[in-house]
Amino acid sequence: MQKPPIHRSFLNAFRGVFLMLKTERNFQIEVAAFFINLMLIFYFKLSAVDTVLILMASAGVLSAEIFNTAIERICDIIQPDFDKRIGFIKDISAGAVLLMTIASIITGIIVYWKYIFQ
Ligand SMILES: Nc1ncnc2c1ncn2[C@@H]1O[C@H](COP(=O)(O)OP(=O)(O)OP(=O)(O)O)[C@@H](O)[C@H]1O
Repeated sequence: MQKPPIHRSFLNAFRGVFLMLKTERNFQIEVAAFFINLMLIFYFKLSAVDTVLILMASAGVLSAEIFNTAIERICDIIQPDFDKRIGFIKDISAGAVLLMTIASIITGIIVYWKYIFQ
């Protein structure tokens, strides 16, 4: 199969992010949190290292959510009925998002603490 041109691959990837925004409530909330973080980065004039930490933490949550949704959708296609094995796969996939979210909240507390209280 012929590979699509590079700009087409980028467009497909952006469409993927747009589809997530359109269909996934958790992703919408996480994108809102990402924009709040962008505003806080400018408001508190975060250092370059702190900015990268916050951006990486936010991007980590968004990426984990996209992979989680992809896994859920594949599960729903291959097994629409109740299946304990599907429940296990979906639970551990959601667990990855949870861990990344907890890590990013801790990162946010540690980073913003310096700017708010010092
Ligand atoms: N086919 C299934 N068989 C067994 N358990 C399932 C099945 N589908 C869903 N579950 C259980 O329900 C939970 C939620 O699954 P669902 O596909 O509804 O995800 P969701 O509510 O969209 O989750 P998220 O908030 O992470 O997007 C799963 O983590 C799993 O425990």
